[in-house]
Amino acid sequence: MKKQFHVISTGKQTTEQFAAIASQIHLYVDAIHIREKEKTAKELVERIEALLSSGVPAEKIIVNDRVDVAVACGVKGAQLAYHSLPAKKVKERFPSLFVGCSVHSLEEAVEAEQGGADYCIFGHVFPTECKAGIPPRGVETLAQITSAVRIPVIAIGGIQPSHVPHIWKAGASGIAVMSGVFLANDPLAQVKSYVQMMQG
Ligand SMILES: Cc1nc(C(=O)O)sc1CCOP(=O)(O)O
Repeated sequence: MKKQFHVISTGKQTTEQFAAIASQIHLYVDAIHIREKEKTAKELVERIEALLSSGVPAEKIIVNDRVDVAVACGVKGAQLAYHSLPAKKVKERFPSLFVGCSVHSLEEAVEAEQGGADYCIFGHVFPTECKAGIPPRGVETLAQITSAVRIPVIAIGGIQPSHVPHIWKAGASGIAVMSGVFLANDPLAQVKSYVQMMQG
């Protein structure tokens, strides 16, 4: 299967800033995650509508945690954290919703697979501001996880284009990037650098 490229919002950009970047990059990525932990359901809907109006297809939008918002807006999926609804419950009710679980250990990855998750995101693989003070889990642990589960494992955390070959070597099915895209001076150019490395 083609390697997946997910990008994740920072939670710090305005809807206009985020939609402007998303409209430039969506053709080059497989999924755009809306991860805005401080926002209400209504604000999340507004954000999704802004993305849709700027040309991002619903099939590329994934909402972090809020299954209700994802279902109500008819977007592709939901990314579940440890505090979210369990994947099993979500898949039972909404079998066509694309469900990912954020995992941080082999046990959590196995649990995600057993719960029927479509994929998992494992991190953080490299040091990242987003998880300051917590040691990165590294590509070796990533490799252990990719060999233990059958669902696709997407790597996250501090990923730069130069890391991509190491991530593929560890058996990952994709990458998920936040600051490397949304905080870049030129997000489109940066997205193209990741894509080039992914194809390389
Ligand atoms: C949102 C997120 N989740 C992580 C995890 O380990 O579960 S790491 C992370 C942040 C990724 O941001 P960046 O690409 O800027 O390092």
